[in-house]
Amino acid sequence: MAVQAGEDVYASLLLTDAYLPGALVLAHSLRDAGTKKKLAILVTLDTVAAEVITQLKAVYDYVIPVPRIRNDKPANLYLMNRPDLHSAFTKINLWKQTQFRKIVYLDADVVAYRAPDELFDLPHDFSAAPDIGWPDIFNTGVMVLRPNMGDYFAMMAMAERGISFDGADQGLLNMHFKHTFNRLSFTYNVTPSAHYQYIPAYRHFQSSINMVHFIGADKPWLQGRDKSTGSSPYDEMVGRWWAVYDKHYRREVGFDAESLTFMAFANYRAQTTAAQQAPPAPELVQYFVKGEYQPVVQFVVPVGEPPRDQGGAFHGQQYQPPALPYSEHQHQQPQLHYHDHQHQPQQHYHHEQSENQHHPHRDAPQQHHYHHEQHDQHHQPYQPHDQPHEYHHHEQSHYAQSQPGSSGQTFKHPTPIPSESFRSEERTYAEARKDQAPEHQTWTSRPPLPQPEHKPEPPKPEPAPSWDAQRQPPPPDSRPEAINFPSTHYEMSSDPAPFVPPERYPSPPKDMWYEVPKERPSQKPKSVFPWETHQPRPTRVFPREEPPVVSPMAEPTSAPSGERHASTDSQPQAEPSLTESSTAEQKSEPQTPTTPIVQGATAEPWSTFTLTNAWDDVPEIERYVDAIQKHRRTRSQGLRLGDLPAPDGVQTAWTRRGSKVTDFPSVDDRPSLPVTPAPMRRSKFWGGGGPKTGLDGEDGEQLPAAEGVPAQSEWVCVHGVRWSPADCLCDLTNVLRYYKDPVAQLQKLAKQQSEALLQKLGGSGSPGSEAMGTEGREIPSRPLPFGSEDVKSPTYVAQSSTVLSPKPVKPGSGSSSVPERLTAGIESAPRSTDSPVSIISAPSYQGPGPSFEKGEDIPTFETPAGPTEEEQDVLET
Ligand SMILES: O=c1ccn([C@@H]2O[C@H](COP(=O)(O)OP(=O)(O)O[C@H]3O[C@H](CO)[C@@H](O)[C@H](O)[C@H]3O)[C@@H](O)[C@H]2O)c(=O)[nH]1
Ligand SMILES: [Mn+2]
Repeated sequence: MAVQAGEDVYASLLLTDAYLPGALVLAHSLRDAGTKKKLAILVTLDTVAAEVITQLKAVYDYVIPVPRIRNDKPANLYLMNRPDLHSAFTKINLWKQTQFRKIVYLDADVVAYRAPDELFDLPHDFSAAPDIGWPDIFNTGVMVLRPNMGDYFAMMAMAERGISFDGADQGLLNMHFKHTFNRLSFTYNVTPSAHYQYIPAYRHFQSSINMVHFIGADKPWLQGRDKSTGSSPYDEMVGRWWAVYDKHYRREVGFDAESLTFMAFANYRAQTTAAQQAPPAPELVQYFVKGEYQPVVQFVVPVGEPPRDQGGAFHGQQYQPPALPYSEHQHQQPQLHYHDHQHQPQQHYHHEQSENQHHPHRDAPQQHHYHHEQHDQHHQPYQPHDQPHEYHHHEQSHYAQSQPGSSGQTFKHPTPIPSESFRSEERTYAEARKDQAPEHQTWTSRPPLPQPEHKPEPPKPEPAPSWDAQRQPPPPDSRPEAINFPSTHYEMSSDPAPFVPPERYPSPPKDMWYEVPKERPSQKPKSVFPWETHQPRPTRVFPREEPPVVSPMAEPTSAPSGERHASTDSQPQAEPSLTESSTAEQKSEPQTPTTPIVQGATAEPWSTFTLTNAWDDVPEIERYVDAIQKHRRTRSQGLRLGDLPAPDGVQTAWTRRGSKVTDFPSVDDRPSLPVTPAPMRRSKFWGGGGPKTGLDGEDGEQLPAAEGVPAQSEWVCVHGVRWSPADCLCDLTNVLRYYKDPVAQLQKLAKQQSEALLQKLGGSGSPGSEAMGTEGREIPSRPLPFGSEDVKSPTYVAQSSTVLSPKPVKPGSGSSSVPERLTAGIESAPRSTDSPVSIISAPSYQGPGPSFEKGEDIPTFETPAGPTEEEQDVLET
């Protein structure tokens, strides 16, 4: 039957004999449901027995040989434990069947509850239903597709490279049609499992099921009919498959009255109603169905002399089925053999019982043979798998048995394959027949075998030469351009000889380093870059000598004291980025430990800067700033214990510093943070049984306190940190932050302070003490203590360390103080010999570090507390 152009077909696929029952039941289920469409099945001739194909032809309209497409990289198949699906890529051949308009493809393990002919009316080129394993993708057991060579070539290219996430067609097709598939209702591809759980859904949608697909390795025909007899959804669906099977292939026991012989009714039917069919169809099908093939009954069927002139008749044939289904035994080749028999024509079709035939799938019957009485001279053993050239011999047999006149059946010739090449496995039956040996053609005197009316030209997938690649997309059916790229294939070495390394490898070359010249090259190296030769002359001039350091702001009365002068020369330069203006006082400011220490000569550039601001000449501003500074200093000066009594010079030196906001506040001017005082001697730690340290006096005496540092008794402990009274008052911000009642606390501290002062000074009313007293009285009336907000030292910005530095030690204080010792190591600037005292460049900090933000409520000055007395006890025991 010729294919009409643009025809619609249901198509299935048979790769192995073992799926024959599935393929047949599928076709019957569609037919029984009354489909109006034709049925086709793709077969791979190298792996499907001729007898099996004969059975297919009895039910399918078109049996279409296709080349088997194997996955040469089947590793992913093992991920789903289905190595038997190594040739599932063969499905891609569906897209090559361009003789059909649309194909509804169905796996051989599908059974139709009704004929879904409406699927052919879908406008989409590709439709499929969700897969239960991963519902975002589709299952490839039911697909509606429009054949076209574009998809075919694209997927062939993938198949050749083994591109498929599951190693089979489903992985490949989902990767190819990733975003373009039209999703079908699950009712078209219901995939039951023995563990099906969603029974309410099944009950609800049960009546709308169109087709059921038995995915997985356990097909209904491999399980046997007894496996699923329950009432679960799965059993119900498997039961539907068996219902179709039974309707068409169930082995019935009949009684032949004529011969008075019991026989399998199917065999009886085979001999009586389709006597010319060979081999007996149902039996072949039963052979592949577990529990159905039981040729234990020997029977004799008197069928009389076959009509010799029909040639296809047979007598006494014994079917030797394939030994094992491929799905279970991959490496087993089917063992279909025609045996030459020099024998008398047998009058009886008989079964010989073999000893071990109870399990048709596992126990291959050994004694059954086909007896072809007419073929005695020219039969060759048939090995359908590895000798495909022999198969036409069998075709002869099939044709003979199925041609009109012998069985009454209409011969269904296969659809010619539109293929470019004529590989043997792609040949159609007609082509195969043409190649038959002459003796085969003389084999019978039967009418000539039907030939296809015409052999259509294979479609030309090559792009039309008129294709303008610059303006048009490539023709949809064109081959991928890279399809013929040469590909290099590297084989794994199969050399079993173990690797023997050479005796020794060559030593690496020596002296492979750059030898630094011992002597400095006398000549200047040659210029490399253009700017080295064309160097422009510098236009900026820097003064060679340091001009006398005179603060333009300093008024005659506020000339820096001798100490400050001395420090100017010897102190390291402040980091230039800190502030643009620099005064003598500023230069004498203590450096932070992190500031690079710069020699005095580098002070030169600073003197060239203008040290005034534009508004310096505005008297109002000047006056205002002066007032503020004066007030502030008065307040803080009075609180410095070490400076007291403050010399007038120091006091007046601060009356005028200029109103520049970047002015660096002096030690006196800025609040200080509390520091840990000189280490307190603990009797148990420094003396006692412990080892003597260098800090210990000979007799274990406590070290003398540094001059200017308040006595230990004067320190207060705040949150585990010891504060000197001055610290408490100077750093009002911190006081505010850490006291619940800051005002009361400040008063208390001020009182302590004044008492301490009076004690030290013998009660004399110095200006400092007076100022302190004033301060103490003033504080409560202020909502926020003055100086706690607007004082911001430039060093605050420059802080890069959160480590609290020791509190500055005033000039003139004892050189044995711990802070001085600590900083002395950093102090590398040479000191002028005429400096009266060594000025310790003690840094000062306004905040915990660069991250410090005013108002930030973080504990910024917790210092690691030493071990408590109890802890110390524990440590020492
Ligand atoms: O030995 C075999 C194996 C497969 N087939 C054919 O190939 C189809 C696919 O194999 P099947 O065993 O049905 O696979 P499933 O268990 O259904 O597994 C899933 O995964 C397969 C590989 O991706 C897809 O082909 C199926 O559509 C999908 O349901 C079968 O229906 C047959 O038509 C044979 O003829 N012989
Ligand atoms: Mn399937």
